[in-house]
Amino acid sequence: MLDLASAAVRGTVIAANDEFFAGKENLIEPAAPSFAARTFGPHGQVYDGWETRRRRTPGVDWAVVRLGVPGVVRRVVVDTAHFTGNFPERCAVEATAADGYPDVDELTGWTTLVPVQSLRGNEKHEFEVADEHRWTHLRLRIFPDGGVARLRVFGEPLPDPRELAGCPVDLVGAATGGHVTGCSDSFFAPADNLLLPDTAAVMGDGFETRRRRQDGNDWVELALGVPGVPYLAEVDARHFLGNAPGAVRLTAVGADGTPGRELLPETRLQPGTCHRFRLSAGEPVTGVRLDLLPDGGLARFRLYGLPDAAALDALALRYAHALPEPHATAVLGPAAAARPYEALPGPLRALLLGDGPR
Ligand SMILES: NC(=O)NC(NC(N)=O)C(=O)[O-]
Repeated sequence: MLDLASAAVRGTVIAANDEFFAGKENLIEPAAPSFAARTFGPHGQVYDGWETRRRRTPGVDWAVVRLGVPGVVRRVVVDTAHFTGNFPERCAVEATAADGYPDVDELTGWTTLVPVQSLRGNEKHEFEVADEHRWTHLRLRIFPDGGVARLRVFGEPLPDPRELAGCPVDLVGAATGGHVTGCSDSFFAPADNLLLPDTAAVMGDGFETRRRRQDGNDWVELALGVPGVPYLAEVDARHFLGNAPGAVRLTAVGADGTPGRELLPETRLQPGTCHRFRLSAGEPVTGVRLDLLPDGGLARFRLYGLPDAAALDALALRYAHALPEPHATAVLGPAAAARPYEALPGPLRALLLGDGPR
């Protein structure tokens, strides 16, 4: 499952009531939290996390995260790694949804995802969430104060259909719900990294297999977030100089892994280079297999194309059902009252998908 809050998918911490000892941005750092004893700055011991001062008045401390990828939250992890004499006694997690880029004081309609829970020091706390709504922001509340190393918000991306209709998009990008369904080997670095939105800073940010010592070749299978007709593949081998694949091949695959049409025949790569390949046209696809010939590593993989009209209808219906109040009424207007929808009524389709090309 994707960490919807991670800075790796462009999550941000938009506000916190206090961050005296350690900055709120650390909460969503993708790397595991670190600690070096007796490293003191002007505010005290340096911690890799978010840490508030000792509270001398009643109240609780809080931080608000804007999800990089809005979606349905399945599990929240509150990690107090390295906070021992200064972890919060308890925490709670709430969520809300809004369009655009609201300030923290414009966010309303907070709903509890994780009710108040006890915390221990230097420990990862996993909280399952049973809720089917689509959220855009989370609020971590800590009682009464203290430090939290990381907040992970694992869930399923649910893209806004208004951002996809009529636009060429990366059909396999993590933000549209693209994910890895199979992989021959990920010894050095996971294949999920291929689908992250920002460019890789170093080789370790990409995907890399071990040196292959037997016949055959390494491969990764990917499910598209939104089915569609891909027309351009970007195969980014930057940072992979002595270990780029010699060539790649791209094939459509069905949901059960059955191979479909060839999108890109075996094509030579240049080490350390970002390549863009025009693909053969045809029917919409739901998944692809990328063959690395014979092995190696890639920084990123993108598959640009137009979302399929029927898939967009299905997405818009799912999206409309998942909108929590008051966001639902803000997006859908009075039509929100007609839920549950069995199919996408005409006015809603126009609202969510517009009248433009699809
Ligand atoms: N030794 C500490 O960690 N002290 C304090 N925190 C920091 N960061 O120095 C505190 O009071 O929680």
